[in-house]
Amino acid sequence: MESQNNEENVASNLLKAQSHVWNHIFNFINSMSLKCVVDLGIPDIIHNHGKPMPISKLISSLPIHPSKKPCIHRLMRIMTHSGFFSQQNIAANEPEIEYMLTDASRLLLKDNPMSVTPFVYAMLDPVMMNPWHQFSMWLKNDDTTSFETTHGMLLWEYAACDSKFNNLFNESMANDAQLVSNLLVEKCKGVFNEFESLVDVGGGTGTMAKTFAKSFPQMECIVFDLPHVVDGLQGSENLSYVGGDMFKEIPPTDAILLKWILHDWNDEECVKILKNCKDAISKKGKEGKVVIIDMVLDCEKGDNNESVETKLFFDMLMMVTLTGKERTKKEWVKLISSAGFCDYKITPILGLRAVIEIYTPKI
Ligand SMILES: C[S@@+](CC[C@H](N)C(=O)[O-])C[C@H]1O[C@@H](n2cnc3c(N)ncnc32)[C@H](O)[C@@H]1O
Ligand SMILES: O=c1cc(-c2ccc(O)cc2)oc2c(O)c(O)ccc12
Repeated sequence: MESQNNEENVASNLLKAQSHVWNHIFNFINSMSLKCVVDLGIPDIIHNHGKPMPISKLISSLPIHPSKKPCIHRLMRIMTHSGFFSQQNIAANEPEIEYMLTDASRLLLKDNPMSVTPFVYAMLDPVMMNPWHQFSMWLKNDDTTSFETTHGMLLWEYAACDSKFNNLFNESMANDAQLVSNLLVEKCKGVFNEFESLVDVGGGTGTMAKTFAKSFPQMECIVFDLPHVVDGLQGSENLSYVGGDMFKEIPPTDAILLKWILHDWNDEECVKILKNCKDAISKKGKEGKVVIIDMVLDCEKGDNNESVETKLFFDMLMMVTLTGKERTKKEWVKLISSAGFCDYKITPILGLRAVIEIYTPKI
């Protein structure tokens, strides 16, 4: 009897393991189904309907071949399972289902200024996907990144040569910056209140800086990024764009913002950037501050399985596309002190990301 129970346990564990492996093999189906839903504009169609949308109505609104109509029910079923839609029966005795948006699919609406749709296209484009096929090859050669193994150049060089990719990437970043800048000004006004000037280093097309310029009219805000990102962009009264290279020199300022910059780079590169930040602040002759917005791997005691997985996904993304990584609190502290900053404060208030304030030594 005992040995039969043991055998059943072994078989059951084996089948569980098989299902676990299948789910990993098929993870790409989640991404590709998401892309299909976005390609077809399904979130916008349901949103524009203004109330729960019957599947028959959804199907008739889609630009699909009549023979493919039954497929939409199956596409919506998996996307509902993965949390992008919710469903209800039209009436108790009616089998027809109607669909509603969830918080996740509202982030896919094209007109939402915080839309993640550009990221869906950027991440699932062969430009970003192909380096994953070269991942193990890269581990065996001495190229800097798998992106370089695939494309023969670094991500930022590629963006400088391919304006379609550059625009998609910058638009994706701008939408994220929209979400973060509103939250940051709302939750941490005090972080920036006292400063007369701020440089957003690697600030992209200026979404964060625009919010800061509006919220802190006394502050001169500079967006500092590579020339191909900022060329031709128009500033305003207290906002300007400067093209340059943060590894060479950063414009003089009281405060510096580094949002989603340091996780792009390895420790040595980060120390160089942080030292250049310190030099830029010291030119003003006052005490200053660098505000980093990035993930901290072990920041939240309450991190659930999904948020840990998201942080690990970003860590892998940084390894495959760039030279960077996500860092633990201990790694952040080491980086900050290696660059000669005297004190720091970590506030985990932006979902998976934290605000890390670091202070220049007293002059
Ligand atoms: C991941 S994006 C972050 C953009 C923006 N901070 C945000 O979070 O929305 C990194 C930015 O760093 C910029 N960048 C890369 N290398 C740079 C360099 N050497 N000097 C200045 N900016 C650079 C890129 O062009 C890009 O805009
Ligand atoms: O290549 C990326 C992609 C992202 C990214 C993808 C999807 C999202 O919903 C959000 C962000 O973020 C990146 C990033 O922060 C970075 O510093 C470099 C590259 C990428």
